[in-house]
Amino acid sequence: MSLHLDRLCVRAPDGRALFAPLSLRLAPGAVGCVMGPSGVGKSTLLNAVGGHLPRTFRADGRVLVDGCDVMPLPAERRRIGVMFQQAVMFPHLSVAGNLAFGLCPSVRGRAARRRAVEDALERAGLAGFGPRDPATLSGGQQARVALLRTLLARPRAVLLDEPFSGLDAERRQDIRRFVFDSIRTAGIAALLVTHDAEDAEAAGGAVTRLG
Ligand SMILES: Nc1ncnc2c1ncn2[C@@H]1O[C@H](COP(=O)(O)OP(=O)(O)OP(=O)(O)O)[C@@H](O)[C@H]1O
Repeated sequence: MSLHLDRLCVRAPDGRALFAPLSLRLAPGAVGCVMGPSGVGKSTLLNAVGGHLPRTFRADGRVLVDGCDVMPLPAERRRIGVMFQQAVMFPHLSVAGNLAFGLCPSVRGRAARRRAVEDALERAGLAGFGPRDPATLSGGQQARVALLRTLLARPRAVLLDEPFSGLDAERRQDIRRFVFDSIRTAGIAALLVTHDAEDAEAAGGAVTRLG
């Protein structure tokens, strides 16, 4: 599925535009990057795409997913997944429970849902991790689980808000490859906010600079 931002612009509560109207096109499986100094509006841009802007902000322009403008839709109907720097997981659920929570409702039946979760863990090199408490996972393992949970919801596009910044250099490279390969395989477009030039190079898509 493609992602197309058409003259997207966000206004802060005081009415000032955070950045000039922004247009970009991402093909299915492509990862585009957004870079720029702190406070310029990178996370706010992702929030505008996902439909998570604070109510005091205003977004203008269009966000087209596979040619369909999702701007009039609330976040829950846009079906755009998000992965943040901090892998947020429910502490009262196992790793498998966390993944099952995000699983698309169209996967029906207990056995099918269990299989979908187990297959995803295996693809991520985490076979057998299902019963574990999420707090016992390393940062890299948590990042993998966070991406799996995002993808199991079968999103139509993915927003990545500095998802690699908490990882050390070696792990960062592995996780980055896993994330980008998974997105390519899923055939969805992704928008990555990063401060890291190596992330941008590895993403391989167009780089948009704000500010
Ligand atoms: N809820 C809010 N209410 C008012 N202003 C906000 C709110 N959230 C963010 N801002 C302001 O909007 C601007 C853009 O913030 P944003 O977090 O998008 O920047 P950023 O480029 O992602 O920064 P960083 O790289 O530091 O994460 C900043 O000036 C920030 O202070």
